[in-house]
Formats: sequence, structure tokens, C-alpha cells
Amino acid sequence: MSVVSVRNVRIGAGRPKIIVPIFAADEAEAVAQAKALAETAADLAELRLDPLREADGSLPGAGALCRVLAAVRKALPEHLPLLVTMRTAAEGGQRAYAPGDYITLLEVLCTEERADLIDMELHTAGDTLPRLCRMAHRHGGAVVASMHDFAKTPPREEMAASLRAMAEKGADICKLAVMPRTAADAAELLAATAEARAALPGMPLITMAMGPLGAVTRVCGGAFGSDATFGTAGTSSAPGQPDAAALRRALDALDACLNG
Ligand SMILES: O=C1C[C@@](O)(C(=O)O)C[C@@H](O)[C@@H]1O
Repeated sequence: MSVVSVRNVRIGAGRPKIIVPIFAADEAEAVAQAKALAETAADLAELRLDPLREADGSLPGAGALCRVLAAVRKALPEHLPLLVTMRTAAEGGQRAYAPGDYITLLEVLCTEERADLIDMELHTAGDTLPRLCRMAHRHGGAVVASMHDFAKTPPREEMAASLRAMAEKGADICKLAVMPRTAADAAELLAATAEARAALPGMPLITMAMGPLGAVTRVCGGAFGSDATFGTAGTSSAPGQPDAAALRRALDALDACLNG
């Protein structure tokens, strides 16, 4: 459990890192978004695979997804680390995936060695998560384990336990996104983050509450133990993501207030 260093970006040290999603329906649009990231406040890029579709609207297979991944990596500025994510419909994504197919795709992404970081859903990967983490590590990748609840904010203890479970299964970074129904829910997410931060010293965490009520957690999460936050440079991948440039200014202002 320690700082994750990818292409000179240290996740878990210093100011929270800004991750900007590439969220596109086809390769040309994904490549255009990747190129445009050079001019943004992004510290890292995330390629979301789930919105990609073939020209006839059908679902691309693993080979086609890997071709888009390769094209995006080529188009990205060299210094930007790339996180690749297949977000399943069960966790708020754009594509339904049977667990067996999901695991096969993650194996392919591990062996492809094009992504610096691979998102693996705690619940969809299930018991195979430890093996998938070892596989990613053998191929030089790092794992961001994740859990998303687009309907509600689970109890604080449950949120902290999910983050601990990800660490126990071998993830390098633990990520949690929940939907608040009240401002107090957003505060619960921050409290769960602080609890997990204390229970998992040195483990990089990424947490956020989504939607308008959660937006504040994307700005101030660093003070509670979150090491990265998602901002948009045009196409957002989840509700409540602020503009990346505005997020950079807010993080800098917060840093100046808190650290002088
Ligand atoms: O896990 C996350 C966090 C996220 O859902 C958000 O709320 O910013 C956005 C997703 O693209 C990413 O994979």
C-alpha cells in the first residue's frame, strides 16, 4: 500500500490528481478527445470503453476495443498516464456485461499492456479480483478497484468496508462513487473516506459523491483522504463532474488556504 507512480505522476502524494475522461461512441471521437487533453488541466486520462459502438451500432468485441485503446494511447500526450475502464451497466455504465465476459476482457486488457491503470469493479470481478490484480502486476499495470452506487449512499461503515475489501484483494488504488440524496449523504461519503484513510495508511483512495449534491466532495475530498478527482474537458462521464480547469483553480485555491 503505497504511492502509485505512473509516467512521473504520483497518485497518493501531493495535491489530488485530476482525471479527465475520454467518453466517445467511436474511435475518431475518442482520438480527438485524447489529443485535446494536451491543452487541459488533466493529470491523467481515463478511456471509458463502455460507450464505444461499431458504425452499425453493434457492440465492439475485445479486439476492436483494444484497437481503440491503442489509437487513444498513441494520440495522448506521452506524459499523461492512461486509466482504462469498462463500466458495466450494473454500476452505471453504458454496456451490460456478464461477469464471465467482463473477466475475460480484463484479462485481455492486462496482457495488452497499453494502459497504465485498469479499473476493476469489486463486485463484477468478484472472487477473481486477486488473480486479476496479480495478472495486471505481472504485465506492469496497476489496478484501480472500484464500486459505484448510482441510486444511494450506503451506510458509512459499508462504504469504508468496501474500500478495505478492495485493498485486501490486492488493488493498488481503491475507488468509490455514490449518489447522495441529501447534503448529509455527501458528508457521509467524506466521513467514510476519512475512516478508510485511517484504516489503510499509504493506500491511494479516490472517492466522490455524484450529482449536484455531491459536487462539493470532488473539490474538497483531498482534505479527507481522496487522492484524485474527476473533471471534464467537454464530455462528462458521470453526473456532477466539474470542468477540469475550474477544478484545478479550486484545488490550487484550497491548497493555498490550507497550506499557506
Ligand atoms: O469511477 C469513476 C468515477 C466517475 O463515476 C465519477 O463519478 O466521476 C466517473 C467514471 O468515469 C469513473 O470511472
